[in-house]
Amino acid sequence: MTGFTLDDLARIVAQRADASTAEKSYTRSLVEAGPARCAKKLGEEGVEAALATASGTKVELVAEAADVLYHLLVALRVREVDLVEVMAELERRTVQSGHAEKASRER
Ligand SMILES: N=c1c2ncn([C@@H]3O[C@H](COP(=O)(O)OP(=O)(O)OP(=O)(O)O)[C@@H](O)[C@H]3O)c2ncn1[C@@H]1O[C@H](COP(=O)(O)O)[C@@H](O)[C@H]1O
Repeated sequence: MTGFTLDDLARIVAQRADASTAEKSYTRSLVEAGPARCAKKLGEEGVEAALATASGTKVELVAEAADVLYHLLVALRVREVDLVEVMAELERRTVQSGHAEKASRER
């Protein structure tokens, strides 16, 4: 079990998005290219993950899912949306459906 979390990756994305121009950073190049470029990458990776879900191997799906999560975090960053806002929305839905207490009891 890895201790690496989406929060960890979001922090790295935020740091790299602000990297100096002298540093080579793929994240920075995407953010500099703007929301449309980030959206295109996110869309492409989403389609690739969907294809891997339908007919790829588990190894391919793991790689495509990682690409989707990374590019989603870059998209959130370029539109200045914090991951915590997304998690709060997910938590709100969980509470609404009555699953929150059950999940915390099972933890
Ligand atoms: N998860 C990733 C990640 N996934 C893919 N890539 C880079 O994405 C680039 C393009 O890969 P693609 O397969 O999308 O190829 P492509 O479609 O031809 O590329 P495009 O020109 O269309 O973007 C490669 O250079 C990869 O290195 C990534 N680059 C960075 N990260 C994460 O971001 C962190 C910071 O990276 P830097 O910003 O480069 O410091 C890293 O530590 C990783 O955690």
